[in-house]
Amino acid sequence: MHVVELTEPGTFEHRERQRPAPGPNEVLVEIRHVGICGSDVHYYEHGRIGDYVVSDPLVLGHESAGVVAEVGSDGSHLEPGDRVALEPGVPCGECAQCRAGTYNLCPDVEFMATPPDDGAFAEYVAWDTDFAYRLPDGVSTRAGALCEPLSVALHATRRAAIDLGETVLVTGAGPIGAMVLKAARAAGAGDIVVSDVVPSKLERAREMGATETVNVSERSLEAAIDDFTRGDGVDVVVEASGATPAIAATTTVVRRGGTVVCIGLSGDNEIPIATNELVDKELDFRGSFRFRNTYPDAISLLERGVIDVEDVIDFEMSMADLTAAFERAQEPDVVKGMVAVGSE
Ligand SMILES: NC(=O)c1ccc[n+]([C@@H]2O[C@H](COP(=O)([O-])OP(=O)(O)OC[C@H]3O[C@@H](n4cnc5c(N)ncnc54)[C@H](O)[C@@H]3O)[C@@H](O)[C@H]2O)c1
Ligand SMILES: C[C@@H](O)[C@H](N)C(=O)O
Repeated sequence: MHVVELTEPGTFEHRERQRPAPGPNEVLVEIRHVGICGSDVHYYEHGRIGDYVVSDPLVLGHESAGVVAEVGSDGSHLEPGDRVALEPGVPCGECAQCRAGTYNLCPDVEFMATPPDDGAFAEYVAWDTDFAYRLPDGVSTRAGALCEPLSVALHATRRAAIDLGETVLVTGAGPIGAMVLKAARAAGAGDIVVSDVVPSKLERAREMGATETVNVSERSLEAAIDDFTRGDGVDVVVEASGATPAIAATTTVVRRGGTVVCIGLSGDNEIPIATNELVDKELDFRGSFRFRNTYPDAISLLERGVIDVEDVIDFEMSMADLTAAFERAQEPDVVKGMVAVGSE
């Protein structure tokens, strides 16, 4: 089968590999669509993310969907021909976190496209049947692939426990911020303010349902939120930029008794946070890491048309043009690039 390997930073090589046979509890999936995530681009550019270093050729891509080609010997809830979205992290199932149900925190998770585990820029992937979810007729594999970033947003929205009518600030209008905006809207948020530094992304956020946008390269976030909420602060902040100033501002722009959920990962591991504000305002300040038990809900939201992900996608290119797709994905206006591995 055909795969694309990242062999060194900035270099993809198209190679042939043995088509995998599904293990007893696996399905073999013919991949159709894979979204390009910021972490794929980071590995492509730098060959590492923190301690995760690409030392052997690595297949990138963890936002994937395709068609079941074969079922392993133990059988499956799926049949050949079923279209599926693949949840990219398969946890060990045995550790304390897995037993507690917080399987997104499993220290031994195998996560696609994270060294040493290969991802989905490949014709076929053999994957645990429990982490392959059937897509209904109305949901394409192109949309199904985006169950992954949508899942990041659904998990963060749950961590934020957004209540009906609450005012939410989403910092960052990249793919994760856009998905959070959609998830917060679906969760019944009232006003949703989105901040970014790229005007076209803020325009897109308005088209996707943001009530107000703030270009923080022109105006301070603190002043804008102060004006918008008449000094009260927002009920909930979901930080989805990873930008140090945005993270540092979260405790100031949230109201007393409000909630901050951080998704974004900063290049600075340590950021000054006004800890007295945490206490004095009695804030809930929480992290949100990947997702758990979100795929069925993501698929249901797509099927019922509650959330549309098509408007997040800027372009679709074929896997034959993966280098060009990764170069284009880095343009500042681009929110999401999609790669077609086969045709639906
Ligand atoms: N916690 C998790 O499980 C998880 C999962 C996926 C991504 N992430 C992280 O979430 C963040 C967002 O992911 P993404 O793929 O959307 O990234 P992205 O880089 O595509 O988007 C970030 C956006 O933030 C904007 N931005 C830059 N400075 C800003 C500022 N000061 N205020 C507001 N916006 C600003 C950028 O212009 C960009 O549009 C990244 O840090 C990523 O590493 C975390
Ligand atoms: C969750 C996923 O999208 C993220 N890029 C990660 O590797 O954790």
